[in-house]
Amino acid sequence: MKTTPFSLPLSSPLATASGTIEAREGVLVRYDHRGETGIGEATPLPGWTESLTDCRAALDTAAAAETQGGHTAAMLELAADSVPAARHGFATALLDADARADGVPLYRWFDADRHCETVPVNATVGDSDPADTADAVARAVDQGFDCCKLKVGARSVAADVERVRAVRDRVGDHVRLRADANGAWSREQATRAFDAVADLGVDYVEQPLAAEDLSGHADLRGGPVGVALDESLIHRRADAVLSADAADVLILKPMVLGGPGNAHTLALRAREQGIEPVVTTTIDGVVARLAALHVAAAVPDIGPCGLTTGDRLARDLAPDPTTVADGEMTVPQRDGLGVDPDEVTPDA
Ligand SMILES: O=C(O)CCC(=O)c1ccccc1C(=O)O
Ligand SMILES: [Mg+2]
Repeated sequence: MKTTPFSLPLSSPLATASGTIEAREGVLVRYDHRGETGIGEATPLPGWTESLTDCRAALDTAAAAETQGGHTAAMLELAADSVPAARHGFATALLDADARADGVPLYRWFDADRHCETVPVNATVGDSDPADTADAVARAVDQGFDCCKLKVGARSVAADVERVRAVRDRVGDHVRLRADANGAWSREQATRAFDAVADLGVDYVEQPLAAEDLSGHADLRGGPVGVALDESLIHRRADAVLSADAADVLILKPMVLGGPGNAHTLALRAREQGIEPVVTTTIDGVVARLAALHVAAAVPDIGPCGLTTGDRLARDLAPDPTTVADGEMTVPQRDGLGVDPDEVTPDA
């Protein structure tokens, strides 16, 4: 296992209720397995995953274990609840090599019967005043997006409702809207917000309440605005979330869940319970974005996913093989993730 640190500044930072994301630092993982070189990415986001220090330490421990006991020993050092980003890095490299060895794109390694050319995607719009928010959504619609996610919760409920109304007034009824409060609201604020946007066509709000408040989220369900849980899945709380009847939608971030395989499994479990999975990233480099894209591509009839954050990065780990048009992202059909190991340049 070879690990290389990297740092990716964002050219357009994302303002959210829990702070602005300005840069992403992580570790690129290379692993030779079954005659192929697999690539993985560990990009921790403190608050969501372990710290960068803990991520690097876990990968060092896993690399040492690997020299003795191979990939099984390495995986045993990488617990999804404590070092999910490190586990994601190694697990992705292993999956990339496996899919290459089997001669299939990664999504078909998850489901050999599937063929998927594109995955629907949403545009992601950060916090800003009503006019700028409406401008950003209008630009996305001009680019062909028909689903847009707005960050909310960084200002008062009344101010956020004004933003949503400004967007709806600007782009008309045909654009699907979602909001993401990143856990910023009290129960009282969330109830007010849900009532106020009920006639503005908001499909769902991500994480209106704190991560732990599953019963509060359950109580918010049942109206025209759905409840999506994201932060509630941190630290492997999927079982609690699924049994609490607290969500219409689950937001699945492979980096937070300990790898693409865990995210895929949880997507299928959610579906079985009538909960819609949506795959997104923590604003990652191209390797992890591709891993998330393949997870989404492996799930039949998946709705728009939050995968179009690549253009926020000032530089990337490798050329991005995907294109986005008419709200759909192309899925690479090459073996594995679709990134050429020779073209990966972490440029730390
Ligand atoms: O889902 C999207 O559209 C983009 C990803 C996103 O919003 C995000 C990015 C980094 C960290 C947290 C989140 C989030 O969904 O809360
Ligand atoms: Mg979210």
